[in-house]
Amino acid sequence: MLELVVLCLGALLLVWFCIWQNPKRNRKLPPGSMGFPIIGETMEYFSLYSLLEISPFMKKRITRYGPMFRTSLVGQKVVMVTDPELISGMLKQEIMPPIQWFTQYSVKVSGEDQFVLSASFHKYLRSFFMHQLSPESLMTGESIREIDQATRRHLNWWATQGAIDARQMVAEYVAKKIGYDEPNAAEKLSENVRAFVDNRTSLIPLNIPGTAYHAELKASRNLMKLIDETFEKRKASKINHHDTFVDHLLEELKKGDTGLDEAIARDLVLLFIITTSEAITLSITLAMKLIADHPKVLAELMKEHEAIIESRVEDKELEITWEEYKSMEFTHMVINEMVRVGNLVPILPRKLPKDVDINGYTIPAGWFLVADQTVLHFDPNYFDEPFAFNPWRWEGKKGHTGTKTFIPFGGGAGFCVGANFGKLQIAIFLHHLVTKYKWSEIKRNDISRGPVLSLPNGFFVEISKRK
Ligand code: HEM
Repeated sequence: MLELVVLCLGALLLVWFCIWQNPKRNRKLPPGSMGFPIIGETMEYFSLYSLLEISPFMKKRITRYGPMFRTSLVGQKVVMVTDPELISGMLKQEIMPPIQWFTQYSVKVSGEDQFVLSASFHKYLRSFFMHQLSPESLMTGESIREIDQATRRHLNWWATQGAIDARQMVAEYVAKKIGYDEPNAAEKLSENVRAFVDNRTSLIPLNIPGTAYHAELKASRNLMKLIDETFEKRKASKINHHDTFVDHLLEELKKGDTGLDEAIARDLVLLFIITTSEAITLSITLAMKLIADHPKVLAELMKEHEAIIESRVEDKELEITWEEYKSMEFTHMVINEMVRVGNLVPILPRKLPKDVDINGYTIPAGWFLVADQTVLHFDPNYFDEPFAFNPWRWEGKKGHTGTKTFIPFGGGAGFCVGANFGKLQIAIFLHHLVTKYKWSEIKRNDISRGPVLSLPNGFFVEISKRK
């Protein structure tokens, strides 16, 4: 009898395994393997590898199945896409744009129904962001001055301490931009962003004290509370004109016919805090590492930035102007190269609302299409010696506009709305860093990927003022 039960269970498991491996048999799916039931190929996908390398997971599968293959990751059915034409076509579609991940995230926290972003509302939100962070508004607003001052102050402080905390400096830019002006605003903000980000990859959604998921939810609640306080304070303010992100959202809310409500407006501030803090902290850290490892790049950067200071007629210590920023040709080449090898947002995922036919295959509704930018950026067909950090490859080239093979800021309907703002912050930081300070690593700072960049042992540098 026992043998019969074991046999039946074994047969059931085998059937389950076969169904898992060959889902939706009535449709033609791309080649690939779904791994083990439920866990799929998650473990292999997230295993660490080095900064200047294509993930062994991707390499193996591209060799075996070609540029498009199926797999299963974190409980989701996925089709990975690595071909520039297919990626470009996919990014043009209005399917689950990146902004929606955040609005969904905070809805999950507050326990309400799922909020579904329509294409027209997505366009409206994008245009709001683009307007706030456009070159014109960065040029005429307080942004350049605020970023410049916060950078000087933090670099000065780090030089007396001998160590850096890039996240806190970026938190100061962010606090100023959103209008959060409590005492110790930057510390409070960076502490909660750190807790949110460090625990974000929690694979098991178990909300009990001590788990990563619990810590992530707690940090996001703290951030939401801080955002609520900022909204209330700005609403109660008697001064009519302000120039912060929250003030502009309050102005939009007064229009009443945009579809924006206060809950969504607060989600957008959370989105702004997390994306800016993470993208810029990572960029600055990576730039310091790459430049320190490439003395010729440092020398060229110093030449460019010292020339800017020399060209100032009166006060050499003036804040950077927009014209000076635009003139930083080599710096822009360094930033292009840093985002190419950095692949700071390595994958661009889209959940399919309906079946989609691609290249003779049918990808079912509910599956994810995931574009991998690392594979493009390290392809020798598009970049000579792709694993070399070589800013000069960008000489006379435009960078991310109009190309399907260089997509550090995404593309199409979900193209990064903070790209200009991000590049401005990195350039101002580099200006002050290379002209006034020297820095060196005090121990080996390993940067690894999995596939998101991480510094498993932190980033330790010694920094001091140049004589
Ligand atoms: C070097 C810095 C940055 C990099 C490399 C970067 C990269 C990206 C990428 C690749 C996407 C597309 C994601 C996808 O299609 O799934 C994206 C979207 C986005 N980024 Fe950035 N980003 C950076 C800085 C910023 C900053 C500073 C902000 C601040 C506002 C920001 C806000 C956004 C938003 C809101 C979206 C979603 C756009 C939409 O759904 O339409 N990013 N970013």
